[in-house]
Amino acid sequence: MSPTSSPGPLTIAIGGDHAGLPLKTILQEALAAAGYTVCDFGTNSNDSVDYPDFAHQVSAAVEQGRAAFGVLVCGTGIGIQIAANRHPGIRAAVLHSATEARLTRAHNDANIACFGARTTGPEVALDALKAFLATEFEGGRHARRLAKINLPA
Ligand SMILES: O=C(CO)[C@H](O)[C@H](O)COP(=O)(O)O
Repeated sequence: MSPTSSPGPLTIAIGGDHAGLPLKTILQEALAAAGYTVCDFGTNSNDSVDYPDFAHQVSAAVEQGRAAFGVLVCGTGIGIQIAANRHPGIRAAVLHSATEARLTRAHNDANIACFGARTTGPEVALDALKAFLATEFEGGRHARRLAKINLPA
């Protein structure tokens, strides 16, 4: 996991609920150790909280360009992905493998990686996040398809 392809350290926004906290902590520490600037939106306690609150904060940071990418973690990764994808500028994907991570960057230009702390182990999640951050969007036919995703206002 390395930010070396960018001109400066990339900022990654991270957040999640109480269920996601153990995995969020692992991912956050790995990102910081790899040289990324990590902007943590919490939660950082085991008290029960609501995952949309964190999805919206991280999504806003990515949409507004305050972070290059986002990482969201809840129990399954699914609820927090659904909430993030309500933002027009967000393409959030739940990841269970490095292959999914690579393809969702290359084909979908995903800008938020979601994980389920109750469904995905730390090693798989770390591998997937590394692949996600190392892969560029391919553009071309995939850009045409992305342009058809958002419905007219
Ligand atoms: O995975 C999730 C959403 O998709 C949440 O983390 C999960 O629903 C939280 O459950 P609980 O309040 O029972 O800990």
